[in-house]
Amino acid sequence: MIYTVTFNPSLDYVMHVEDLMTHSINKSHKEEVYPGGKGINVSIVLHTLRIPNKAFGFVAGFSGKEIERSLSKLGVHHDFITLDNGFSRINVKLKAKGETDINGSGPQITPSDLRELFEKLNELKEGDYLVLAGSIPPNVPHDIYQTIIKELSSKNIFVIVDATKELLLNVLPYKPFLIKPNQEELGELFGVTLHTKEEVIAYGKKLLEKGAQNVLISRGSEGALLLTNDGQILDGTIPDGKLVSSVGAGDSMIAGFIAGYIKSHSFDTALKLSLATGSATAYSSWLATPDQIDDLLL
Ligand SMILES: Nc1ncnc2c1ncn2[C@@H]1O[C@H](COP(=O)(O)OP(=O)(O)O)[C@@H](O)[C@H]1O
Ligand SMILES: O=P(O)(O)OC[C@H]1O[C@](O)(COP(=O)(O)O)[C@@H](O)[C@@H]1O
Repeated sequence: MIYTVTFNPSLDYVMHVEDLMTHSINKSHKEEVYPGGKGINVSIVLHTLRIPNKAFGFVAGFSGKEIERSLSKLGVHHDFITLDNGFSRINVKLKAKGETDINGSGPQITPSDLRELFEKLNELKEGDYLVLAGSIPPNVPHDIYQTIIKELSSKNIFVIVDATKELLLNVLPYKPFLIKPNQEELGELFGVTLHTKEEVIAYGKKLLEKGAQNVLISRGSEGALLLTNDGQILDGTIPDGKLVSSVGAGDSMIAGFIAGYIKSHSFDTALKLSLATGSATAYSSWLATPDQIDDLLL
């Protein structure tokens, strides 16, 4: 079974504007609302790929209710903890000539809410996959992902982490099965800006040295590099298509990777499905559909 945890779910409010101008009133000509947050997107795309999974996390207020309602409508299995105060984020995604995101900080999670999550995580069994993905609200300790992995360490679980900065660095000594920084986030971890593939590989190797078992570095339209614990460096390119919206492309990539790996236990197959799934999302207005993924599989 696969479980995802989203500490900071969102409603993604997508607005389409011709020319985005600051210090001015912009008019949108099309609006869409989708459930979002990294673990939730992974769950939705796993569901699309017919991989059974359950989404854990925290929701609050009217937006939290809408997130739950829309996931139930899609048939995505979820078991969220409802927070007493505040409301789940509404993240604004502005589509103009480029893409501009404004992501909220999220509602307060109390120590007793956290304990509830740990109780739910007791459900995990040996051989399960656990995806810890996305940012955490400001009052949650920055070692929370690490605490979760430590708590489950006796269970032999495949842990996948998609996070930035210390939230990610803190988990590396606990040997997560997979981490997925994008190229910019990889550079940020070491205070550098990465330009070439060689530089990306060199810094990716540093994450293997720090403990990650496998490192998938997504590179937007440049595809992705996978560095594995058995010394492989796989370079994946993207299928052709036209970018519509890259929101959720990284999360889709993780779902595709897990689905591919579970079915084949081959890193090569997992990388191919992850790229097709990531790009299928980038080439559509929301997350990838099964037909779009099939069409893009090289
Ligand atoms: N402009 C794009 N064109 C085609 N595929 C894309 C594009 N942007 C993202 N993707 C696909 O989604 C994956 C993840 O994208 P990326 O932007 O690197 O991740 P994140 O969303 O985590 O920042 C890429 O490896 C690729 O497969
Ligand atoms: O948890 P974070 O890092 O604040 O990001 C949340 C945002 O990321 C998304 O999950 C999309 O992520 P990706 O584009 O990286 O796949 C949105 O649905 C959500 O608004």
